[in-house]
Amino acid sequence: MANGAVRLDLDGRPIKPLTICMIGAGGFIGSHLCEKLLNETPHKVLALDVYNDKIKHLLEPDTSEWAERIQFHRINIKHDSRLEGLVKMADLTINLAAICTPADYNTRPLDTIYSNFIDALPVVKYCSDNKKRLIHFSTCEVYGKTIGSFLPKDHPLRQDPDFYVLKEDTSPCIFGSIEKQRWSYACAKQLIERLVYAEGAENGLEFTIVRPFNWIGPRMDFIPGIDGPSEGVPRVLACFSNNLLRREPLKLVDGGESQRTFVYIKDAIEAVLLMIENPERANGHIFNVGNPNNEVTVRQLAEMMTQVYSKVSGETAIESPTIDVSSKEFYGEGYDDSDKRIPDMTIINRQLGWNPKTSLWDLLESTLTYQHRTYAEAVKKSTSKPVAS
Ligand SMILES: NC(=O)c1ccc[n+]([C@@H]2O[C@H](COP(=O)([O-])OP(=O)(O)OC[C@H]3O[C@@H](n4cnc5c(N)ncnc54)[C@H](O)[C@@H]3O)[C@@H](O)[C@H]2O)c1
Ligand SMILES: O=c1ccn([C@@H]2O[C@H](COP(=O)(O)OP(=O)(O)O[C@H]3OC[C@](O)(CO)[C@H]3O)[C@@H](O)[C@H]2O)c(=O)[nH]1
Repeated sequence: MANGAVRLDLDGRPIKPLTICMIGAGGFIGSHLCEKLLNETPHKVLALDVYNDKIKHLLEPDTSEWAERIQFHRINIKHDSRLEGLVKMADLTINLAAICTPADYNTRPLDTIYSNFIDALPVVKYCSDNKKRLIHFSTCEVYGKTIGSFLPKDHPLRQDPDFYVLKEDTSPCIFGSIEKQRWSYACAKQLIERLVYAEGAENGLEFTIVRPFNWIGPRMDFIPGIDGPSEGVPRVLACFSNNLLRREPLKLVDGGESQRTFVYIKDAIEAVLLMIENPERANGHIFNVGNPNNEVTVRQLAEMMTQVYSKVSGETAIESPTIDVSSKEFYGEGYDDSDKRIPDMTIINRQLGWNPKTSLWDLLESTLTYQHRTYAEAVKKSTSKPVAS
């Protein structure tokens, strides 16, 4: 912690130091949350994951000021008897572990369903049985498609926020047919949300459910062939970063017409910290966490990233910066998409007073600066041909 001042919650009460069992701590969100907790709070982290590359910098012995406050446990929660003991040791469990890349939902639906529902079940049960608080990470995908998407393209009601703004307590969850296996993830996440909610209602589990709306920033996913499989398909930020680093056109799936709102990871982590430190305001709630002001189509995102990457890398953009591909070609059979995702912010605003701050331009500039600094050399080396002797 930067200074020894006592931290106060939103109601002016001192916050007591917590031990947090963070499952999936080695991933994108987990790495930022660990960093925040170690830098700014006195809390201790039991960090569970199968990988730790993204939190190595927090675990090295020379960061001794933190050594006492973070402990890494290499655990696969599918089959590890140490899990319940770690949940019991902590005041709070945060479950981030999941398969959460859309390319997997239709191609590995069984792994996706097991990861997002079956593997999360014991975590909920251990928290409930041992009277421990749980913050469970769900997704904005539980909303599926908007009501407006079923109206004709030029219908005036499509402009009415009631037909597209996504509200935790009133919006329906609208998925495609079973053959559209894209929805295996959303459906598994919805069922685990219902289970957590029911444990709260019937057995008194203290829970908070988080629905992230496209959080992006440094350390998200991987660059294929550099720190991930060459044939792997990460989420859009890493796909487009990879294309820019390799000077290839950015691939627009089905014309890049889908819309997303992107929020900067550092803004979103502030919201999670408020949930951690204000249980009385966060327990029993489901929170949308996103930035409704940062809405773009995927095509616009590609154009912005191309422009920002030119600025931060000093390289001019290629002649044809984007190319259209069909979803079947890109993701395979069974892909489908959410058309539009605007989070309603009423509940998080009322309970925690949280608002996102960073514009899409600013967050892309800091993120693409990181991508260029981290990967440009490695990509160059991997693509340069050996010189014939
Ligand atoms: N990033 C976003 O914008 C976003 C959006 C919606 C939902 N979410 C949810 O937030 C959570 C974290 O997402 P992320 O973006 O950090 O993803 P991520 O893939 O970077 O992190 C997930 C971590 O969980 C770990 N994990 C998976 N299965 C495990 C297992 N069986 N045992 C132990 N560890 C396991 C992985 O190794 C990985 O480090 C997920 O539940 C995801 O569904 C994220
Ligand atoms: O090269 C590409 C990659 C993707 N697209 C399109 O971009 C849209 C967003 O894709 P992505 O970020 O991969 O994922 P989604 O937003 O669809 O889903 C995620 O949202 C939250 C989460 O739960 C976890 O992060 C996950 O399910 C989409 O329309 C792609 O088709 C592209 O055009 N080109």
